[in-house]
Amino acid sequence: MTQSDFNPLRTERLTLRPLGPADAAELHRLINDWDVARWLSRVPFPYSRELADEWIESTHRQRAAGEAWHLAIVGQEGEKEVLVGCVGLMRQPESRSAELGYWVGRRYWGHGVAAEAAGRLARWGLANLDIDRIVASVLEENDRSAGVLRRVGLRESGTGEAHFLARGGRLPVRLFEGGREEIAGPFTEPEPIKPVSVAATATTPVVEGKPLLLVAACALVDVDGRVLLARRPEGKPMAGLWEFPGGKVEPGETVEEALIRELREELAIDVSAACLAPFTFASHDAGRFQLLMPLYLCRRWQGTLTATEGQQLAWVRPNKLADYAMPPADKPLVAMLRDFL
Ligand SMILES: Nc1nc2c([nH]c(=O)n2[C@H]2C[C@H](O)[C@@H](COP(=O)(O)OP(=O)(O)OP(=O)(O)O)O2)c(=O)[nH]1
Repeated sequence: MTQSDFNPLRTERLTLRPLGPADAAELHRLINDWDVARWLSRVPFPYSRELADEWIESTHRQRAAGEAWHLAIVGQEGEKEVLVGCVGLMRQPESRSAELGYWVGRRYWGHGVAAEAAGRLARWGLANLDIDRIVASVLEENDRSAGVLRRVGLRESGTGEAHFLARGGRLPVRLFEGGREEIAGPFTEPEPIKPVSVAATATTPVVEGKPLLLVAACALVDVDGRVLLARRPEGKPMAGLWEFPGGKVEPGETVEEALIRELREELAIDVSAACLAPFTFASHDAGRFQLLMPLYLCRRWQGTLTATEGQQLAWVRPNKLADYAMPPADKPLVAMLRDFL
């Protein structure tokens, strides 16, 4: 398998990309170091050169099977790209979580590389995999790694025991975990939002001192009675949660105009106002603002439905909607749709 089955993730200073056979020699040099291996549970010491080849090979299989994403952390030294360490996420499907692991070669310690790489992969995982939580564990006395996990947004949740190959036995570990909000950022908009004036009326709607955020949303229903959900992409508040297509009503727009615009922008479909049937609405206290979200039903549109922003889409049977993690405001809507459709 080639490296092209995964689009590299970038941070300010680093690239996270699949490991390739050409990384084996450097990976071996960096990890066959007692100061690195002794903190890692699944790494033997000494670490043979053949093991590096086998490990790299296995990372492709695990990724193809949707089990784990082990990536090279690549940095820049002048013009040259250098392997700095590895970072991985291993899915634990039964608990909708993934275990985060990483190591960094000794010569690259002390520059915040681990937190930068681990934070990026954790946020990617929450936005793209079927998980709601990231878990991790560190050897009891590994304060450096505990600090990395805290910087990523995980909190200490208990203690346990794990087998450490390089030490040849079970040792006490500190357990960490974090959810979408702690790791990917608060559910509310990051910046104070401008109050939305509904068609610029004389009074700016403010609910209990909070600005009102007016969002138009639509349940598109196909001929089989399935509803379209779209996944909020990495970088937006609540990344990884599934929602009804739509978006904020801009000043001067009617709710229908906003929805028609959003559906064209996000899904490349044309909908006429006559095909938008008002269904219900959500009114939700989202912390910094009060969300008011009219939800329309639409069964007719023109054009080939396309995820123009690269977002994941899913056609979902009404009785399966509850299997999708959605923003808190959507919960009552899901129940109503299930009863109605
Ligand atoms: N579209 C949509 N938004 C929802 C749903 N449930 C829910 O809480 N929201 C919230 C999330 C956001 O706070 C807000 C929508 O804002 P957004 O950021 O997606 O809107 P937008 O498309 O205008 O995005 P942008 O241009 O500002 O990036 O409404 C839903 O089912 N669909």
